[in-house]
Amino acid sequence: MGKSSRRQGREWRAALWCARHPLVTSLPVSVGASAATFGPVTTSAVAAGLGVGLLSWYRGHPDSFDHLLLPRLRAARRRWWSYAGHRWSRALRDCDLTREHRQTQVERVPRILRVRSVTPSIDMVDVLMVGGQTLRMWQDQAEPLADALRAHHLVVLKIRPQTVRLVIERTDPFGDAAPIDAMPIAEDSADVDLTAVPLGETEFGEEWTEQLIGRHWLNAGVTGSGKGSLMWSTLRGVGPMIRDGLVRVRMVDPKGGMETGAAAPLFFEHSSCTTADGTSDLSSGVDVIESWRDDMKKRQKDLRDAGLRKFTVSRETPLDVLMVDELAMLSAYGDSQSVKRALRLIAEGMTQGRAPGFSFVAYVQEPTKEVVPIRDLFTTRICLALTSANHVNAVLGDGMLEAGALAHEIPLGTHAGVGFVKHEKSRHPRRVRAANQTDEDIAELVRTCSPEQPPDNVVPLRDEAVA
Ligand SMILES: Nc1ncnc2c1ncn2[C@@H]1O[C@H](COP(=O)(O)OP(=O)(O)OP(=O)(O)O)[C@@H](O)[C@H]1O
Repeated sequence: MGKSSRRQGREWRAALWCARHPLVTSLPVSVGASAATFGPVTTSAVAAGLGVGLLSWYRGHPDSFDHLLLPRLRAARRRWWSYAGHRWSRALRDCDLTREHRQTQVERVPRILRVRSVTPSIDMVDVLMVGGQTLRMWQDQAEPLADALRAHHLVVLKIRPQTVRLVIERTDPFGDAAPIDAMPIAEDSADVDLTAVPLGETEFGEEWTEQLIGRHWLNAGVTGSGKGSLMWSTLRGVGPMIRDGLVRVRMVDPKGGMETGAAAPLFFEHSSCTTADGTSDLSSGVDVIESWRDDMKKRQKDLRDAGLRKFTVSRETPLDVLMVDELAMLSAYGDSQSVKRALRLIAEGMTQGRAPGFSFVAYVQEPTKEVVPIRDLFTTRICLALTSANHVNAVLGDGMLEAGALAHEIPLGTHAGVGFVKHEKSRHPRRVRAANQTDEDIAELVRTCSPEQPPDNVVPLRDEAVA
């Protein structure tokens, strides 16, 4: 069948548009039908009741409203205000992303399939490309398109054949903001909540907290992205519990202890993975991991003997946290014997450690599959600036880049500590910034929160920790 040079009739185009947007079409139809059937007074009363109901929900239960309804309302508003009609077609035309139909000479504007807006600053707009367009064409126009849509930043990803997703960063919530100061250290252990350790702020300006008890964290970011602020914020958040022997931290620092060495008194065990003469000795770090695993095995047995399924935090049964600063050395780049041993012990601790109170927190610069073969075992994933888009999903999980986690676009320097976090059960990444930790903040932590003496029930600090 040959192609006609006539355009499809208006009524057909209108009908197709209505079929594609059933919600928008059905609203006026339902209101009209209700007014005709039940009268305008009843219809207005129902509409007013609905409005009051929504207002009560908005005011009465902000958590559920903001989580369930607000993103949908925001997406609808953006769909029909920011990405609709002439505004949309003009933006695409200015960026040379519309095409002219060869026979009819009618302009073909790529059609929006879906708009999602899970956070106020990031929208995901799925667009059906017109024939002849490629991903590259859209990617080449990303910058002018961001300007045309008055967005801060825009990234184009292909999600299906002929369909691209525009991840539109409308604003940069941390752009001009000053670094976040370290939170004050809690007065005493009763003020520490292990299910909500403060780390910084969310993009909404709210406190950003993470659960440490019963969780394993993966913290990834290139050098200079601010992983240090994440580590010290975590330790600061649980400081009083460390002092009181309710949290024990084992620190393995294969980078030679440059950063963590000064805080050695804070740790139950500390290994800089070096010998006394400064040569690298990964096996001493693996020994610390082994002692963490052994303690877990012992706690499991004690709980079993006592007929308990879960531990309760106490001086006798503290939360045992193993931190590894630069996991890559122990998971990929070290000598094969140490790597094999470390991975086996860590995997054992991670798979069995939740119930008896053993958490693993790892920091890594290059989060590839080879470097983090155990990444599926992490339940909380935090991703600061990365160099490659491919690494984003490797840290946060499949689909997170497409869901707006543009960690590879975070500028270094001005945005140190900015990143995305993803929890086990959540489908969306959240944008966050860790609190900055100065040398004085770290010194204060060590001064005020180092355990004065090891609790009687635990093995003494290793040589390195007291050296
Ligand atoms: N949350 C933050 N807010 C503001 N500035 C920060 C923050 N975190 C770190 N910085 C600054 O960024 C720089 C690099 O930080 P940091 O050393 O923590 O990076 P890193 O990711 O640990 O790097 P490496 O892997 O090389 O140790 C430091 O100068 C620090 O002062």
